[in-house]
Amino acid sequence: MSVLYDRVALIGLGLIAGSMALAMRRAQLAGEIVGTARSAETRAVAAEIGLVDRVVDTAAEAVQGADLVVLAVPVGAMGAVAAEIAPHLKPGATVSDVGSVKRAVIDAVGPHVPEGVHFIPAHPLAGTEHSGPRSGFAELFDNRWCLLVPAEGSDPKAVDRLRALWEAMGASVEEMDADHHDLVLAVTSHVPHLIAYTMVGVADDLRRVTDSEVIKYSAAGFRDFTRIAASDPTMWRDVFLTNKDATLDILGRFTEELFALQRAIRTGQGDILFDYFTHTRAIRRGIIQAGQDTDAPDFGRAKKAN
Ligand SMILES: NC(=O)c1ccc[n+]([C@@H]2O[C@H](COP(=O)([O-])OP(=O)(O)OC[C@H]3O[C@@H](n4cnc5c(N)ncnc54)[C@H](O)[C@@H]3O)[C@@H](O)[C@H]2O)c1
Ligand SMILES: O=C(O)C(=O)C[C@]1(C(=O)O)C=C[C@@H](O)C=C1
Repeated sequence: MSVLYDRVALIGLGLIAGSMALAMRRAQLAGEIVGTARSAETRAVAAEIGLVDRVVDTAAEAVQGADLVVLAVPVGAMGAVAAEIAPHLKPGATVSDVGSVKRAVIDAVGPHVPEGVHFIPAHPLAGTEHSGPRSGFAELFDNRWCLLVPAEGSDPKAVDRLRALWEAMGASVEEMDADHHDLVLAVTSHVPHLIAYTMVGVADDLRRVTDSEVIKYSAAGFRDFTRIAASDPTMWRDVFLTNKDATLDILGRFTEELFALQRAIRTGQGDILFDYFTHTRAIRRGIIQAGQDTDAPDFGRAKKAN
């Protein structure tokens, strides 16, 4: 692979920025990677482990001369960071982000982006429950989606270059409108996280009654819930506060379905439960047969290829 950006600035040095730095290095996509983080401790760790080529103290310093600037901080912090870097951006540079919510980031960052600088929001659909400068790994984006959310009229060359970067970091790229993105992610990521947080909270309440049995005997399904519920509290607080409308919409639909199932259980209507579970099983099998679950065993894709 060849260098796509001579200098990349990463603002925030956690899971996503760290993984980007390692993935860019793997394919030699950046001439130089400069990074900064809010806390001195994070900057010290990043420097110690050599996460980026150069760690600097401020975001203003990091973006100087950068061809690509990536905001990789919690969604609620994006606007303040954009205001800080705005006067220091190089004309012709691209500013992007990796926030889990798009409309709120566009509204917070967009007004600060000077004329002559391209703003192309992005969201890699990849992550773990870990955070901080030691949590990144080069393979995080391999075979995952990255959604780009360029505004109408964005420079196609700047968009193509960012697309090439994400593809070279291992992702498949698609473009999406911001509001649609936020609704889709509310269904596939945000509300599922809220449910996991809630379920683990419920189990913890019960644990007090049953003296640790709930956690001790938890099997695979619940363990996945506890993994998800270990995700970063700041990041997820910001996701729910900034994707409020879509989250509440999907949560409303979710509780309606839940009440319907609750009623079927209370009234002993097994056929309703059976039909519902048959339908959801068909959805899962359809996903695997379409080869869209990259974590699933290979038989789905093999079958499709035959
Ligand atoms: N973790 C995931 O699964 C995941 C996946 C895709 C996108 N994202 C998005 O990527 C972004 C970064 O997430 P992450 O998982 O890398 O987080 P992280 O906690 O690992 O890293 C966040 C970084 O932002 C810095 N930071 C925190 N608050 C700040 C503030 N107020 N001002 C300036 N800097 C601040 C931290 O010091 C840290 O360097 C978030 O917007 C998140 O929504 C996360
Ligand atoms: O696998 C996980 O730990 C994740 O939660 C990753 C996940 C997701 O919900 O899929 C979380 C938030 C993102 O913005 C993108 C990806």
